[in-house]
Amino acid sequence: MAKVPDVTVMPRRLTWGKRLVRLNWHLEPNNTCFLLPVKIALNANLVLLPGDGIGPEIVTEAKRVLEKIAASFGHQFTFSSHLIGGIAIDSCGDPLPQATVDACKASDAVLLGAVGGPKWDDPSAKTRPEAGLLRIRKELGLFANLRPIRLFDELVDASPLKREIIEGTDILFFRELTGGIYFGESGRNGSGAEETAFQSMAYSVGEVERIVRLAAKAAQQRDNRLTSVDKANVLEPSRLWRQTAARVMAEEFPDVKFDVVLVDAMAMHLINRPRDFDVVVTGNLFGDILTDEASMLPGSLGMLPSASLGNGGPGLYEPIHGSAPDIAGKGIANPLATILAAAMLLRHSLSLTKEADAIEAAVGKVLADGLRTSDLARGAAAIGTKAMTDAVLNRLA
Ligand SMILES: NC(=O)C1=CN([C@@H]2O[C@H](COP(=O)(O)OP(=O)(O)OC[C@H]3O[C@@H](n4cnc5c(N)ncnc54)[C@H](O)[C@@H]3O)[C@@H](O)[C@H]2O)C=CC1
Ligand SMILES: CC(C)CC(=O)C(=O)O
Ligand SMILES: [Mg+2]
Repeated sequence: MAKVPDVTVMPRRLTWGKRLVRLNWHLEPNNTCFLLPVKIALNANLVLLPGDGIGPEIVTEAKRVLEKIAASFGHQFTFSSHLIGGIAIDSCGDPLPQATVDACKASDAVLLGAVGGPKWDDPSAKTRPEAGLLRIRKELGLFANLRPIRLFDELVDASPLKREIIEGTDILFFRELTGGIYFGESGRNGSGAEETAFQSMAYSVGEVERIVRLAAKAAQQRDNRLTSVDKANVLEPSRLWRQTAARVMAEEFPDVKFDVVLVDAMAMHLINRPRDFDVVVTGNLFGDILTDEASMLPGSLGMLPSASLGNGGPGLYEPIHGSAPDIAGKGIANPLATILAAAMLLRHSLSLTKEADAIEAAVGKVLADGLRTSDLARGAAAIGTKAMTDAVLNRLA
């Protein structure tokens, strides 16, 4: 028998799992009376990991948007902030304290700013802020990093690329996130001119299969096209990647149009013919680099959100950009990537589609009204981080 979530009846309220159902009395013409659900609300425990540089500035703004959504739609979101990255190294010598891991694991979803900065860049330091981010992805089993490259119509002219090349671009990247070279064995040997550093790249068949399956399923919901990107002409792990991807696609997704592209050529095609791609699946390193490149299609790194998902636990949501130390503390960072990441959190972790749509629509309206942070202004008048968020809040339905 299907498992039914616990249902607790309360006066005019009912909780069903994490959902809170508000009820109103309904009176029939024959005077029978019953309770009718009028609104489904949600209790969610959200962890914020502001991190370093502009991280705290943009997470503060995205939290304001989530608070407004909670108030408008009748949800209850509980927020708790935890340490990650450089600030965590300064506080306790560890870029990912155990308390942060525990809080993330107990949460419904995690919203992260960014980590890193020049203060922690010493190559001989024992640890780095970025190690904290890699570890939390691994701890939560977040093997799939979804990076949508969505072009807001209003921003087509903000891109350094020509309108006729980019108009209509809509790509969804699936970047493998817990394997590959970022997690390979590394070290140094020897000294002086003989000193050698190494970092190995490995992928297993299972790691490739699970990300390719997810990407193929996403393609079936979109334009039914999947491109796998690798460097199979040189790298052994890429040859295994290509072989596995081709087999999974032939055996399980014969209806999806599938092709493979070498990563160096893909870097060029993205700029030359971005409209030709629907869903792209690739490894950790290639996905990291190609999506920063792809951020120039919508015009700024400050516009691209991402969702990191695993097998059912809490998802982690973050902008794709880093901690932008060059603009940290100036109040000018673009908060929209993080606000759009909050929309992805609502959609993917809390199944709050209407709420996610409302945020994305409000961002579209702000851009349509000509408001731009300095990364998008291209010399025209720009507004700051807080003013941009105020504008989104004012346009939230
Ligand atoms: N997910 C994360 O936490 C990531 C962290 N990093 C770390 O961030 C630090 C800085 O790295 P960078 O190479 O400078 O990359 P970055 O992504 O922080 O910045 C690159 C350029 O884009 C601009 N930019 C980025 N986000 C912006 C925003 N929201 N609004 C306006 N402009 C924005 C920056 O000002 C800078 O000019 C490094 O320590 C790096 O390791 C880098 C990438 C991802
Ligand atoms: C560990 C991160 C700093 C790697 C990165 O640049 C990213 O995930 O976008
Ligand atoms: Mg990156």
